[in-house]
Amino acid sequence: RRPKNFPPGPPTLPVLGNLLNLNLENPLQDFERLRKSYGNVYSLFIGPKPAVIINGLKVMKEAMVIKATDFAGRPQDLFINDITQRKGVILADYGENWKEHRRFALMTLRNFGLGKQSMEDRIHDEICYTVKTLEKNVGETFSPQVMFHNAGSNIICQILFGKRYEYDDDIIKVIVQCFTENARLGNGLWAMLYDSLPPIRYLPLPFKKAFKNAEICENLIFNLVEEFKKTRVPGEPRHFVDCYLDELDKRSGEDSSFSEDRLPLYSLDLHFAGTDTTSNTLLTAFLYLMNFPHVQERCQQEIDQVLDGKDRVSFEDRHNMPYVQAVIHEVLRVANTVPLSVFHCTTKDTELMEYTIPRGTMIIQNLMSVLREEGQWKFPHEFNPENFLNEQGDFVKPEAFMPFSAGPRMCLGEGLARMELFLITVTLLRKFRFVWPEDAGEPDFSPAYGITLCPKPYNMKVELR
Ligand code: HEM
Repeated sequence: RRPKNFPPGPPTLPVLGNLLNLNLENPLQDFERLRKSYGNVYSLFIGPKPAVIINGLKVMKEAMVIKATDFAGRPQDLFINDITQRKGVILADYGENWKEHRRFALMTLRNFGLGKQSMEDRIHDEICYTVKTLEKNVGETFSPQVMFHNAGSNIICQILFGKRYEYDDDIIKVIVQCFTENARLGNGLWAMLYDSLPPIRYLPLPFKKAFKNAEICENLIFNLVEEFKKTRVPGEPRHFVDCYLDELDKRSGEDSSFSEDRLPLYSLDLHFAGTDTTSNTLLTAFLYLMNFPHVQERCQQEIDQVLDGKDRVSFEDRHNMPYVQAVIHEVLRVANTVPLSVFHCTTKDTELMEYTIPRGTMIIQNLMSVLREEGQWKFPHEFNPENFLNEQGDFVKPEAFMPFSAGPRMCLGEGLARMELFLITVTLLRKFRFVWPEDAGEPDFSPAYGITLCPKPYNMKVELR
């Protein structure tokens, strides 16, 4: 039963709730369909658990920004909490523990160069390897599937572990493989069944693979941390892990949320958040750039003009490249890389629009409903960089652009992600032309569903410009 003054929704069945109203392989279209029937705030029962789905800019602002702290919690009883053992930052519940770990991550990102030249240098160092991969494939048709993940992973590795790894090193190869699998398993049919029907959790079903993957990654990072402990000089941190170990020294004897036991999963959390998102966004970018060749050419013209005589692009150049900026933002909009965020109502019963949301209710934030909201975009349902350009051709960012979410839980890696997307896209477009292979048939723009959305595997043909 829906509590009094709870948001409306479709009729429920015992035990299953509204599971039959959803395509558990990918419920995004159902969420959209239900929004049309029940409005921007509606409810569903995921098995026996009530959840409120929030949609559209107005509601999103009210929940995430105006009533920020009321909606900044995270449920702790989901499949993904069990996989990450409640030790990371992304899924940490609202409170001191999350605040301290978020603050620490932001500070460490800054100390290791975010917003400074050194971060650009690191990204450029990694781009050289992507360029080498592409050069080897000039004139060929090949799959870029792991290429962007390797690059994204190594960039975050430089912050976390102070170095880049060869692409066949387990820290890259095994971790990228496990992340890619867990991004699909962590949200979808098996995750939904795990969450809604607890008795099945003990059965040998496909979700067990996600636990195995997490264990493999945790062991790899655990061993790395052990190595760092042997070689570190306290007070002279080389990277994120050393910084955390210094912080532990500083807080020893205190009652603190920092603990060595958390470190491997906390690092993995940032590694995952920093790899799968940026890489899948880049995969989406090149899928569109190949299939909208006039957009690709216009970017290349602008890049050639602005970079004339310079040996490499810098992040500052974005201010002189309104069209490229518009294209990257349009990719972030249509890619909708992190489609659903899960929150729970933190401290008390709270009001949202005309409804009352009891404390502890699960809230699902549907970002696609904002990124494609009619009335907010010139072309909500098509790929069109004009969404970010005004009549004079200047870059403008509509308020409904929130692929990094909003409010206290918004992405803490946005700055890094933007820098990576810009530097990688511009460098590659300057040097290469990307062509949709003649035998590839019609492109499929509908993404594969998961914690992150990613394009279905595709091939690209690469030519030197
Ligand atoms: C295109 C790239 C990216 C996109 C679209 C993206 C999007 C998002 C979104 C929508 C959230 C909120 C999720 C939620 O509330 O459940 C989020 C959170 C987060 N992101 Fe990103 N992200 C990107 C890149 C990165 C990078 C490079 C990092 C690197 C450190 C990162 C680290 C995080 C972390 C740690 C959180 C959790 C923050 C918290 O709960 O306090 N993200 N991201």
